[in-house]
Amino acid sequence: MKKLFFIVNIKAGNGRCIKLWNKLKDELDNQNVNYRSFFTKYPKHAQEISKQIATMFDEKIDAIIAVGGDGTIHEVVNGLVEFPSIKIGYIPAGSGNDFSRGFSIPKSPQVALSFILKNKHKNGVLHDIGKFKVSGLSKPHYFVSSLGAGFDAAVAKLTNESKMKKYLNKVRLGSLAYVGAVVRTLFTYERSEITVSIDGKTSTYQNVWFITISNQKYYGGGMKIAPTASTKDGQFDVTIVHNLSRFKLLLVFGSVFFGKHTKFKEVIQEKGTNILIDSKQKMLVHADGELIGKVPLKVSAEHKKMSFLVKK
Ligand SMILES: Nc1ncnc2c1ncn2[C@@H]1O[C@H](COP(=O)(O)OP(=O)(O)OP(=O)(O)O)[C@@H](O)[C@H]1O
Repeated sequence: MKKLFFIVNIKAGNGRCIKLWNKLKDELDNQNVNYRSFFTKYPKHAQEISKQIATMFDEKIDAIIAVGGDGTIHEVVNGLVEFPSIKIGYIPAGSGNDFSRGFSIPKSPQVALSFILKNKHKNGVLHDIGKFKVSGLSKPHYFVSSLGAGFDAAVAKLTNESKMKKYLNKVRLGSLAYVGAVVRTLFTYERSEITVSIDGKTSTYQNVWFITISNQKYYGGGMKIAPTASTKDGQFDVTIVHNLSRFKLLLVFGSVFFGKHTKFKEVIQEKGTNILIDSKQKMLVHADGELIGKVPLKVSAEHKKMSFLVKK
């Protein structure tokens, strides 16, 4: 008999995930669902666990479900990339949960679980993912929602290093650490000159704040950075924000939540399958919000590579 395998990130959502899991577990037990659960013990553990499950249980797997945020689904996808026929599910229990926005997964964790239980025997839906090589990592890695270099990666680094973060998380004000990091980075960030090659066409941009390569529309916890992106078209939407004053960057940030930033002349949007990025200054890189290395960066689309337990 096939089973569902849940990988629960105990740190996701500033501790909310583990509380939520206890409720979901009651539901699974009440319904006599055949399942097993695993808790992450350290960063990147979800990647290891999912690979081990795939290797050990193979035919006995209904689906492997990531319970957590965007970092958790990122790790599970990386762990299962050699097992593309295994269906991947997701229960949103992190802070940002952009994966659920872009892949039509119910916002409510309870509803997301009901969907999984109802559809666990059905075929998964094939979606694109991104393959990338970055300075600082020897092997290729994969992203599922977005990859970015520049300002947003610098904010992620500062938030993670924030001494206040642990304390703020405890008093449920974790997002203040993020806001603090945005403000500090806004005043200190050094913009870069970058060279971007999209499917062989090379351009240089001055004073770049950040560049994002999007598989789906959302990033950064609900910002509609790539309004026309699709996870099934075999290509990415590339967004480059450059030549903006610090003040105007704030205006652009505000407009991203509504997908209106594309109206600014300083925001470039292109589509492409194979992308190379290099920069004059050091630029940090994040993949699905996880700090991963630095530019230079090589990205390619893997068309309909992985199977997800989602509506469409
Ligand atoms: N036991 C653990 N101890 C420390 N870190 C962990 C542990 N388990 C997982 N992690 C790390 O937790 C980080 C955050 O996970 P995740 O991104 O899923 O949650 P989130 O940040 O709350 O959500 P989102 O990314 O959607 O905002 C990941 O980098 C992951 O590697």
